[in-house]
Amino acid sequence: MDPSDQKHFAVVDYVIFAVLLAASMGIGLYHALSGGRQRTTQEFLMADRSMRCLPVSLSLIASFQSAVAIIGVPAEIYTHGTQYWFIGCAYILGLFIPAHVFIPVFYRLQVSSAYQYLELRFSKAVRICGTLTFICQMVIYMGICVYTPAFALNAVTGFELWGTVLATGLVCTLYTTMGGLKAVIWTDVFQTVVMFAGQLAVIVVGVQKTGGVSEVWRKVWEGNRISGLDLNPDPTERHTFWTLGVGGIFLMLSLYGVNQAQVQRYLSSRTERDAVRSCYMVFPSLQLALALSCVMGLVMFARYCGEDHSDKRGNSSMDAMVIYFVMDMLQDLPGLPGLFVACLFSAALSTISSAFNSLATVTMEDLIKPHFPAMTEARATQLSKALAMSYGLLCLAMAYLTHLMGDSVLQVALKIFGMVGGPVLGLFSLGMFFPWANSTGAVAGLGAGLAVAFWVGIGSILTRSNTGIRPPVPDCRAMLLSDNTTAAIHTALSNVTLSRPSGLKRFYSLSYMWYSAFNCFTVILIGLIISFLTGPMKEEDVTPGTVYPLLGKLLHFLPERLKKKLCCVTPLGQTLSSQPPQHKESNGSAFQQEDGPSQEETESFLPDAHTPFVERETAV
Ligand SMILES: O=C(O)CCCC[C@@H]1SC[C@@H]2NC(=O)N[C@@H]21
Ligand code: NA
Repeated sequence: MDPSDQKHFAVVDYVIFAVLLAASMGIGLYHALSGGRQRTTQEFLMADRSMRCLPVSLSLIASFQSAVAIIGVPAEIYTHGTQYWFIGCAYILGLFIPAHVFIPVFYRLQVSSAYQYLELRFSKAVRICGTLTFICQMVIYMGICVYTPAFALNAVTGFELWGTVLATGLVCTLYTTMGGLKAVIWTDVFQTVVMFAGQLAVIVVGVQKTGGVSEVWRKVWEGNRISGLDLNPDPTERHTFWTLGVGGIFLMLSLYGVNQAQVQRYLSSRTERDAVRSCYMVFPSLQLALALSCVMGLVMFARYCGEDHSDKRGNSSMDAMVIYFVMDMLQDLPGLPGLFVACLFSAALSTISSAFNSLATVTMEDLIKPHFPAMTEARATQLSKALAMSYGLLCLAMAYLTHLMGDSVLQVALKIFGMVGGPVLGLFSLGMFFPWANSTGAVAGLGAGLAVAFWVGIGSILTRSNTGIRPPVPDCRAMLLSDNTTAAIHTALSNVTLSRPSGLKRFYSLSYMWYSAFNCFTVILIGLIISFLTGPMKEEDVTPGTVYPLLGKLLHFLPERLKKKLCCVTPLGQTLSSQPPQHKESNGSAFQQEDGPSQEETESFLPDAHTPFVERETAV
């Protein structure tokens, strides 16, 4: 990067970035000094279960929409076209299933950590395995989220790299530690608005500077960046409708169905109905977030027509190219570069704070409290804060590790979710949909799933076999050549038949968008086999409320007798007593639930629920 090309910030830009950090700190301080002043874990980790739909839904988005998406998606669209946009199709089932399957199960068990479910359904050992897997996933993911914005900015603007990482990490650790889940949710709301505003600003200015909408559309269309519906069934094809629209469903389920960061938000809702509604409200906002980042990639393509700007962005990846584009657009509009930097760090902060808080929650609830039942609330809250702080420092260390990972941050993040989130989704699915599964099967299944996941994931990195062959990127000059020359170029390129990988190499070239589904099924398959080999569980052995009658619903046409034999008809009941179902040896912290769903609501989505729902006295 020659110095003349480096983009610089005006004072007002730094001021806007500072205002973002200060505002986030302010919200954290407010929640540290108001309400119950974060004196109990019920408030610090669960926001007193008092949250309403809107803040919860915006916080759900913010948790897994970080700078990785803000930078990585435009880079993806610029390089490979709009195929990635089809992941939006996965949001339909990817949110409907969590709303009607996972939320009811978690909410009625009144757990505060998703992994408490694993102890109620299986055993303490399974709960600990699930918790440790989640911790690994979120620590690595946090590293990527802290590193991405700082690295990209540094590559283009000389913005001080490690100073930014430190500032972001510390501010985030402070307001998360002081204000608990309430602060995290309300800063997420503020940061999500900043995130959308920043992206919108870049799009509006970018379109205007590239000659208006029609001009942008013409260049994008001629640059064949508008991908059609690619129905190629080949699972090694990196991005097709199937890998994104179907494989993406399992990715969404691993995040919005069973990931502690999201489950904690569902459980912080006032009622189950609020939790379900907040899940529904995620859909339009997530589609908007996806559209904004895809359109940003298209505008960037129209601006540079795919020309290779490696001279401008140095040897850094295409991700840094996005920052170059933004600075190129906003350079002469003081304040807007600062707004975009604020947008980038809002995306990062809202994800990291969710990760900190959920990590502190599971460490407390799943790893510490069960061994120290006599611990006082004050002590437990202090320890939770210390944990949030230590995870913050660990995250800075992970940021450095990201320095050594692959090129596209979006791809790295999606791979991590597939490799680690997929097996965890399989573990919960094994428990919820297969009553016969037992603890041995669950542990064996998770182990096998993780082993296969890392085998494929690391194999693909070592053999670089699924980075996706970059399509020919026609630059503007090619478009200006006479038609036959351009046609000749395309014919020559399309004739290049890529060597079809075979055997193990083909296994390694499985699209990373299939990792979540593939690993989920591996866990379920191995889990069931081991369960049947070691003596399957019977319906009556299973803790009530931990199995969802999926098979009963899918096989509803079967006669009742046969369904009973298949032991898959007991409906997901409302816990009749105000206490959650107590597992034999578990000492899950039981919280008083103010008011569960009313009778007609519950039956609305569980038509075959036979359990009489006791009309719950709304706690005064
Ligand atoms: O942005 C990130 O930090 C991670 C990349 C996106 C993660 C997945 S992709 C499908 C869903 N939509 C989002 O906005 N995030 C998740
Ligand atoms: Na975020």
